[in-house]
Amino acid sequence: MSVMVRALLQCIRGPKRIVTVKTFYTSSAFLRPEKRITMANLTYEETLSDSKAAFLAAVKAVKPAQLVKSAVEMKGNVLTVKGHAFHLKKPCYVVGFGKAVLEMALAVENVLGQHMQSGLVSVPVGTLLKHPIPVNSRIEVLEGASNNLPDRMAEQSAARILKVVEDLREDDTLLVLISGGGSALLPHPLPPLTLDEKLQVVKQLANAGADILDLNCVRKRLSSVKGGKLAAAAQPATVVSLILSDVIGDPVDFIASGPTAPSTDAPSAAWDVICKFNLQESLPKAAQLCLTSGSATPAEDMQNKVQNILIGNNVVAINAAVEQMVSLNYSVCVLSEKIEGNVAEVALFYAQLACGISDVMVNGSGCSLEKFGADTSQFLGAADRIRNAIQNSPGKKGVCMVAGGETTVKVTGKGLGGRNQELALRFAEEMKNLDVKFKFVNKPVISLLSAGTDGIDGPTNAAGAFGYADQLDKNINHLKYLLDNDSHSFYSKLKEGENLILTGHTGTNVMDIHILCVERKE
Ligand SMILES: Nc1ncnc2c1ncn2[C@@H]1O[C@H](COP(=O)(O)OP(=O)(O)OP(=O)(O)O)[C@@H](O)[C@H]1O
Ligand SMILES: O=C(O)[C@H](O)CO
Repeated sequence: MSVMVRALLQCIRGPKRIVTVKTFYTSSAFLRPEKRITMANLTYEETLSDSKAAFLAAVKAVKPAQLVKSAVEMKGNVLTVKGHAFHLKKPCYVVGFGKAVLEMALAVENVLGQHMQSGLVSVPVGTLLKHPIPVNSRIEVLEGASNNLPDRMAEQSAARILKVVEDLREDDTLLVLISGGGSALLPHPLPPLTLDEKLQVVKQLANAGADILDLNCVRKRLSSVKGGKLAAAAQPATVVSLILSDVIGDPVDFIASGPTAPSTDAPSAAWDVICKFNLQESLPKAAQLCLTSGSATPAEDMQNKVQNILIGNNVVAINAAVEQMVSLNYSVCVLSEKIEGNVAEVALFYAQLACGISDVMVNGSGCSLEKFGADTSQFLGAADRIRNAIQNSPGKKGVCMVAGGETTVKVTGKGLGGRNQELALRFAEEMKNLDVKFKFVNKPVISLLSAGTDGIDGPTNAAGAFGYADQLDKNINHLKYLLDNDSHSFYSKLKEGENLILTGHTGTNVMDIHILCVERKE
């Protein structure tokens, strides 16, 4: 939409408010900087559309093809990955597992050309439908792990990948493509543990609210390929892993449970996790035995033969979302790329913070951002960044905060949902409570979009949802849905699913993006 048309549209919409054009459409030859126009109030439709555009920009920025292209180079027989050079004696083998590795593999094949011997990747069911591979590709695609849980198909894929890896010799190079979802797509339980028993452990932990570090600490111990054991199986070959991170802080030994990064966990760490969630008695016996004996780390020292190289993470996605919201005329700042913790607490924090921001915007910088209870000190420098954004907000649609990370949900209900949809719904509920408590006059539009960059939130077909207090409709008892962890059913029913974020599998995965918008009331 042109700047002119947009300005005109804003003039027609009501109710109106006056803002100076100065920081607005300075590029328009028709509007003098000092001229004043009337501007319509922000609507939920508009923040939804803006936030969605920012989320899509975030996903686009972490599309694997782009990341691989800028990280990998082939010159003569020298393969360079982010400045690390490898002299290939023979064409290399490529294996991969995770939600993003098909696109990664195709991009690698493009760069390597005849320097690639073969490729074998394990990807989620449905990937090929969305991303058919060229007929002349040497990449073989194996699908499995419906609903992000290890299954027989993924187990067979893991066995095939392990076979390729075990057959390698000293002069071979193995490229391992790793991305989020890799744990479920490379299940190879340590005998005598069976896949079903392993699945029980994973489900019990996830439903108890274990975060990914806890979960993968246990997974490493239950597997014969995770925790560096895949790299050990590849010895004496050279192993180069290209990693797209979906874990806070990018710890390579936890991403997809670190198949090429030897575990640094203490011997008792996995069992300690089980005890923390009080699951000692409910675990299958074989899992108990496995977790209380042996070690997480392969004995072999592989330091000189294995390189784990990060090629992308959620910071790249967050920055793209910020850029998009700036272009849509918000005053934007990054809150944190490390949002974690219980979904209910994060929802409350966002609602309290939004109210604090609105209060400072209306009543001046002397007010406390933390008036409603939000503790911003947990994110280094966040209070200053937010105050800056507020200061720069005159003439903008509002203040927007972009964050990334992953919350955890303790699933006790039987409903259908995911952490992002639940966060949006809980945020709406918390905003409603704060509304009632503090009785805002001239209530601003406040909204939160929360969505997973992989496009799939929990076992649902949505990436996430868009939450705000006014969406809570008297005709739908949202508390009942929350109690049953049924956020997906709630949002599907509400306005025919209008507030769901639907992308399908995106082919990438760098955790979740949160976009919090607070309208500026002049
Ligand atoms: N009904 C539900 N409501 C809310 N959250 C749920 C529900 N069912 C499952 N979850 C949460 O969804 C999480 C799994 O989601 P998902 O499959 O999107 O994982 P992920 O972390 O994105 O995957 P990966 O680890 O592969 O990147 C589980 O940790 C679980 O807590
Ligand atoms: O696969 C996994 O383990 C998670 O996505 C974290 O990387």
